[in-house]
This record gives sequence, C-alpha cells and structure tokens, in this order.
Amino acid sequence: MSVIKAAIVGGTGYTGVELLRLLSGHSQVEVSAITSRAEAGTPVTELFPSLRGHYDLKFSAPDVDELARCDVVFFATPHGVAQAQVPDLVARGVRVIDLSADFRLQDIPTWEQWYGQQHACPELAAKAVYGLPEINREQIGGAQLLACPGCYPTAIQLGFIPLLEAGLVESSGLIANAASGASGAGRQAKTDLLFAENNDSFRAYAAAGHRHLPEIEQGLSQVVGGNVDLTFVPHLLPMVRGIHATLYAKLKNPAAAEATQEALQALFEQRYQAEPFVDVMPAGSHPQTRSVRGTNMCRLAVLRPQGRDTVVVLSVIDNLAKGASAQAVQNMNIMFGLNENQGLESPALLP
Ligand SMILES: NC(=O)C1=CN([C@@H]2O[C@H](COP(=O)(O)OP(=O)(O)OC[C@H]3O[C@@H](n4cnc5c(N)ncnc54)[C@H](OP(=O)(O)O)[C@@H]3O)[C@@H](O)[C@H]2O)C=CC1
Ligand SMILES: CC(=O)N[C@@H](CCC(=O)OP(=O)(O)O)C(=O)O
Repeated sequence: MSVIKAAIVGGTGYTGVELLRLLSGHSQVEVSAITSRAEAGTPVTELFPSLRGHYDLKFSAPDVDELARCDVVFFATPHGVAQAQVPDLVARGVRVIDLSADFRLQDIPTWEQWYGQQHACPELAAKAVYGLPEINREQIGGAQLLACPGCYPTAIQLGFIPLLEAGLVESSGLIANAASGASGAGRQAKTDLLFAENNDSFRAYAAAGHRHLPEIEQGLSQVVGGNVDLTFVPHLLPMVRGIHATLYAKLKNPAAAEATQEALQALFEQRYQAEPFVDVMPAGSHPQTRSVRGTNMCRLAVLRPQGRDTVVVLSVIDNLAKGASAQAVQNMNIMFGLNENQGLESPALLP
C-alpha cells in the first residue's frame, strides 16, 4: 500500500503535537501539512525541538485546497472549527478524523445546548462514526468522517461497558468520579491552570454539569438499548497527563453467581480478551496513570468491596493518547485497513 498523506489542523496544540509524535513512528503515514494560524511559517522543530530529525515541515495557515490533497485530515482544533471545513473536504473524498466534539453527538439540539452554538452541518453529524473501536470497530472501517471520543468518555465508557452489556448492574444511579491532568484543558493560557494556582491542590469542577455527560450517556444508552442515568464529576489533578476514573454501579442481583468478585474479573477479562488496547489488571490491582503515560492503553480493575452491592471499576488512560491522539491513530489504522497497533506499540515511560 502506498504511503498515506496526512494533514493536521491545529498542530500547535497538545493533541496536534501528540499526533506528530505518534505519526513520526508510523511507517505508512507521511504528514504533509500541519496548520497554525499564529505560527504560520515557523518550522515545526523550532517550536517543538523534541521532533528535530523527524520532521522538515513548517506550520502553514489552514488552506482547504492543500488539505484536500491529503488522504486523511486530522482536526485537533477547538469545538466548532472542524464543522466549518469538513463538508468541503468530505465532498472532495477526503477522510476526516475529528478530535473535537463537533460530530460526537447524534442529537443536534443536545449538542447545541451543551456547546452553546449552532451546529453548521447536522446532516454530516448524522453520518459520522463514533470512534470507540471497542464497540464500533466494524463501522469505523467504513467511516469517511470519524468523531474521536472525548477523554473522559473513553475512560468511563470502557469501564462501564462490560457490566452494562451483561445486564448485571442498574442503568440508573451510575456514578463516575474522574480526575484529569492539566493538559486536558489544552495549551492556551488560563489563570486557573497556572502552576501556582493548580500545583499541590486538588478540586472538582463542572460538578453541576460537564459537556461530556451527554456523550457518555449517549454511548452507554446504545449499549443497554435504553436510557442510562449517570452522575459525573470531573476533577483537576496537579499533573500533566492522565485520567483516573473511579466508577460505581449497583448490582441488580447481588446474590447471582455472575456477581461474585471472581465472576466479575472473568467477565472483564473475556470482554476485552481480543482488544489490543484494553488491559484488565489482576484482581486487587490499583492501576496508575503513569502505567499508561504516552500510550494508547486503558488499564482497568474491577472489584466488589466487602462483597456489598456496589461494583467499583478503576479505569486509567492518558488523556492525550487513548483519550485523543493515539485513539485517533488507532482509528486511522482501522479506517485504512492497516495493522491496528501500528505506531502505538511502545510501552509507557517510567518513572
Ligand atoms: N487536551 C486533551 O486532553 C484533549 C483534547 N480534545 C479535543 O481536541 C481538540 C484540540 O485540543 P488541544 O490540543 O488540547 O487544544 P489546544 O488549545 O492545545 O490547541 C488548539 C489548536 O487549534 C488551533 N486553532 C484554534 N482555533 C482555530 C481555528 N479557528 N481554525 C484553525 N485552527 C485553530 C490552534 O492553533 P492556531 O490558533 O495557531 O491556529 C492550536 O494549534 C479540542 O477540541 C479538544 O477538546 C479531546 C480529547 C482530549
Ligand atoms: C482538565 C480539563 O479541563 N479537561 C477538559 C477535558 C475536555 C477535553 O479535552 O475536550 P473534549 O471535549 O474534546 O474531550 C475539560 O474538562 O474541559
């Protein structure tokens, strides 16, 4: 197969440069355009010296004709940007992988309510494929427009899916307490993300309602074939990368043979046996965010504390990797019929 020509719109942001890092190790992809309006004309390696020796590219202003000469365009841009350019690219036969939330929600009034703007192309949103390979691999293969899941939605859905698919837990009263590193908020300057405001401290935010809630409920509702009700509270951790989600669900029948600690462990191991990027840890484990840093892996542990009626799932991912750019590369591999692991095989950096 000939080399895939890729473009990245939004190359100076954290997910854009993470895409560059990952694609530098991908033998079947060549990044031929990378955009930034603020840094147009600047060599990529001047801004990111860690990429010296890997790229000989300059940032350029987004130009739809240049993008249309590529096989695939990644949008690593704030919400609302991709939907303005995607219709043109899709009409010209380009495959698009959007890391923003523009095409994640099927219900457009819900999208407009949570994102506070009018959707520019609802008809395309209806055709977009939601890029969580663990539930949607087949449709991803045929996607022209792919919506990459959000970071919290990835960690949370992967943790709840086995329990809900098996019908073991109530679909109402689900709880997700999740904490993210500061890179989840992007690279633009914000006072509450300054080192002195954020370091050595821990807090919740958006407890009254976070825009990932409808996305998670949409995905889990499809799994159960009905409504789910989730309480989701995100937190900000004083670290750079990583999400740790602690999930709680009530057993429907605590006395059932399928609900013992051993049976829950077996359920998770079986559900993800064939998944290259979900690792079910041995019973009793407490997965750490640093065990997935820079990788496309989601590590899970399932437990039933004191044998009571609540199942707890611990789920860790790297928000910039399985939560964004590495999952985008996994999706690209599936879309182009490549080995799904390509460019994604390095283990996490320790310590
Ligand atoms: N950070 C994370 O962990 C995750 C992020 N995401 C999503 O991925 C997307 C990118 O996130 P992130 O990398 O953190 O964002 P950043 O804020 O770090 O970067 C945004 C990039 O988009 C470019 N950009 C901004 N506005 C426009 C515009 N109107 N037209 C073209 N380019 C534009 C910027 O460059 P310039 O202004 O110079 O053009 C910059 O390169 C967002 O939608 C985010 O929600 C998803 C999952 C996880
Ligand atoms: C720590 C932090 O601020 N995290 C971001 C995560 C969301 C994100 O990155 O955006 P997507 O909607 O595209 O997934 C937030 O809560 O807004």
